[in-house]
Amino acid sequence: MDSEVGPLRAVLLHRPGTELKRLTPRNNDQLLFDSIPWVDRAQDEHDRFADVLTGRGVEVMLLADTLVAALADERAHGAAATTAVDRRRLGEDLGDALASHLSTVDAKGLADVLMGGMTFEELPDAEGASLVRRMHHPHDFVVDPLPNLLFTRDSSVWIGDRVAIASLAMPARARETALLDLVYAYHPRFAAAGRAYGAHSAPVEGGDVLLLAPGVLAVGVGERTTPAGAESLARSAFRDGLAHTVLAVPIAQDRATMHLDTVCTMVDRDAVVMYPAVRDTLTAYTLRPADDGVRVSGPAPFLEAAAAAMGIDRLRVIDTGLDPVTAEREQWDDGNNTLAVAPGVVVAYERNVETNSRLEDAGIEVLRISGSELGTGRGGPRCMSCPVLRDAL
Ligand SMILES: NC(=O)NCCC[C@H](N)C(=O)O
Repeated sequence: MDSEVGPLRAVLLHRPGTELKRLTPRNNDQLLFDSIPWVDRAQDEHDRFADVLTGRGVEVMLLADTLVAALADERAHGAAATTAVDRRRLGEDLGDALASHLSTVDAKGLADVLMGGMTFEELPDAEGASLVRRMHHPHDFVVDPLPNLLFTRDSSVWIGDRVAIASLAMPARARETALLDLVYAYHPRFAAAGRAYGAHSAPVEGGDVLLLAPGVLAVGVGERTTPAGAESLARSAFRDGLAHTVLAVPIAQDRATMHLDTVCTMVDRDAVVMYPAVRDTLTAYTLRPADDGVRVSGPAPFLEAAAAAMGIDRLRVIDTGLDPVTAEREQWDDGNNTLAVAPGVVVAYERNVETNSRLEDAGIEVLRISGSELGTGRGGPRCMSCPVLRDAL
């Protein structure tokens, strides 16, 4: 994978399931959702999203299927059960009881628990009458649900022929990494895939990583990806020959701009859709390989640094929205968060009417999907997709 826009061939999506049914007004903030989605409708919207991709010749792989296939391997099954047991919270007795219960569950059942979580009342009665169990409310979680699995973009990212497992910053998402790790280690489809970024722990989230052009990465640094994460990813990409330039792009540490792809995504080889409020202020540090590791220059205006790194005169910019208020509304509703299926062809939420018509005025084909329920987690088509294979640009 050497770009954001090369013809998309295969993508990893997650059809939302039980984990969304766990959201309540008491836990939605902590679980990083802005309201309580209507789950059946979210599934319908997601099915249409998958249909649009399939209709364009893209192979859609669903995370639940890949996880079940990976868990068919005994080693994966054992490791998965271990990652689900939080002994710090459950204590030794209940931790042992949960581990022994999970070891008896089949691959499908284990995948359901790993993704959808498990409450105390769902843990079979025979398993542990510990103090912890007695004192917890039956609706408390023995295994936390992972509602943000929907955003497959963030948990892993392909650069060249390698996959980088992200190191997710928010506690509510940290365990997603373990599931993706198992999928890439044990699903036969990925047996030959090399790893990028390795076992680094400095936070890097896929929503912050943009493949601007072959050999050129932009990495947002803000609420999620840290400076150390960006530097570490750059070192790893240089060492593996996956990039010659990495742009580290500071973004505001706000929920509205949690990842770089909430303010800017590529829609063509030389064009981005971008939130106008950051257009003139976004900057970038340029990182290049050096004998002693990494050489840093800048900061310089992002659009100039990007064009220079990409070897083009300038990057075309299509603005979100119309006036500042519409732009702010449509940025919040993921107007910038488009998924390219080919150069100049993107999937976008239909609700961002002004941004979509601007894209079309600029010659971009827009494949509209509804996302009123999917968007309650604050993510659009790019956030909800992890491209696994694209044709080279
Ligand atoms: N790339 C993205 O911007 N992903 C959206 C992630 C939304 C999720 N609720 C989160 O807060 O992490």
